[in-house]
Amino acid sequence: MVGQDEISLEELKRLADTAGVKVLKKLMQRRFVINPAFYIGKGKLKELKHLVFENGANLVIFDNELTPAQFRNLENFLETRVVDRTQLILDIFAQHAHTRESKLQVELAQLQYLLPRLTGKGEELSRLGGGIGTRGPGETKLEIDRRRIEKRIYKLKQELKNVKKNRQIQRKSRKDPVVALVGYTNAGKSTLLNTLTNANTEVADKLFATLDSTLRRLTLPFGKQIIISDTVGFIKKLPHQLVASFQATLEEIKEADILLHVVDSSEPELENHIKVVNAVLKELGVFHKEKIMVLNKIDRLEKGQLLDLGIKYPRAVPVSALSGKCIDNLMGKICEIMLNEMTTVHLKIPYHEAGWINTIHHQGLVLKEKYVNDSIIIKATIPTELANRLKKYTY
Ligand SMILES: Nc1nc2c(ncn2[C@@H]2O[C@H](COP(=O)(O)OP(=O)(O)OP(=O)(O)O)[C@@H](O)[C@H]2O)c(=O)[nH]1
Ligand SMILES: [Mg+2]
Repeated sequence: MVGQDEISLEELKRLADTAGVKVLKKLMQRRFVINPAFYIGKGKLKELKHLVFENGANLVIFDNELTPAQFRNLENFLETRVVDRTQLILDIFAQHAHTRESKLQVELAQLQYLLPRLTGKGEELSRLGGGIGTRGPGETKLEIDRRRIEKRIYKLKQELKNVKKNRQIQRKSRKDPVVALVGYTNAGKSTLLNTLTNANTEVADKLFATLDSTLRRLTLPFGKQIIISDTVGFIKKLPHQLVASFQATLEEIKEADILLHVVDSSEPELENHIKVVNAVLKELGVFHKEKIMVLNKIDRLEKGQLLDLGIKYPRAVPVSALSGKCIDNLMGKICEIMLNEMTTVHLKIPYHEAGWINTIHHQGLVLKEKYVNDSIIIKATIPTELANRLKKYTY
């Protein structure tokens, strides 16, 4: 049986591939006690040095976080650059950050990773020269001393606060319900968005292809408009600086009415991936939201595997975002939830209260509308909460 460490190391390899690093060799050590100076034991260290030399490697990536002293000692001994998993993920984020917002968020995450690791003289920053684990967000050069970093962090937080405020304003003017796609990186969220809405968001067989949230409108079969949002994926051992820095992006998830939890059903690690996603949703305080689990990539499964998954996750909706198979079932499930929270009403609204008509059009589905002498008579399916507020106009 493959252990969790091997799986984690395999994922690290995928992260390295995504970052454009060619992996030459993998090495693993099981130790109960961490060597404070080098993380790994002396014998393993010699083996590693030999591997580096033999293969002409110029980078060593550790799957765990390292202390500044461990970095220094390892680099001196191995005579090559050393980065850890968090730095690698931050590097991929820096490569994939295209908008101003995600660039700000990545820079904030990088600086927050760095700050507690400064040893005082700023020598750790000599590591920031470009290349894996050290890539700046592109827009601004990373600053050189602690005070300047602290100032920059403050400024980035201010700028992100403005971004967040703007988003909130935009969100308020958006009346349609929002369905947010969430899930492990590479589960197929962007593919599903494209299939549901005929959009062309970037899809790639690499980790963290999507960093920014994308919003697309979708008209449900019964006429109601909703918004689907696609955003950054999650991963095991997600550096918590990243979750904290990506608050503005993750707001979309917090504000959503329904979450579509997209799972790669062909992934042997699917159970663990589901656990990781649920843990992040809890951290974001959105676990309680209405959720639909989408078992994606069923085109890759044998019939028996699909049946087993159906037994394990009876409420989940199996689909293939790529081929479009069973997408109608998913659409049906979304409609069902939307309609459950809606009520059909027959109202008579006086002209001087006509503002409500706009709200009804925005939030509901108008079935009949008639203008009479002093009022508007309207029959519509609207959110139950709105129906309660309009009770006094019942016709
Ligand atoms: N076979 C198969 N492949 C799929 C399906 N859905 C997505 N993929 C592939 O899975 C890979 C990842 O898809 P994306 O849509 O980019 O995944 P994502 O969840 O948005 O990933 P990140 O943005 O990186 O978090 C791509 O190579 C897709 O073509 C599916 O239903 N079947
Ligand atoms: Mg994506």
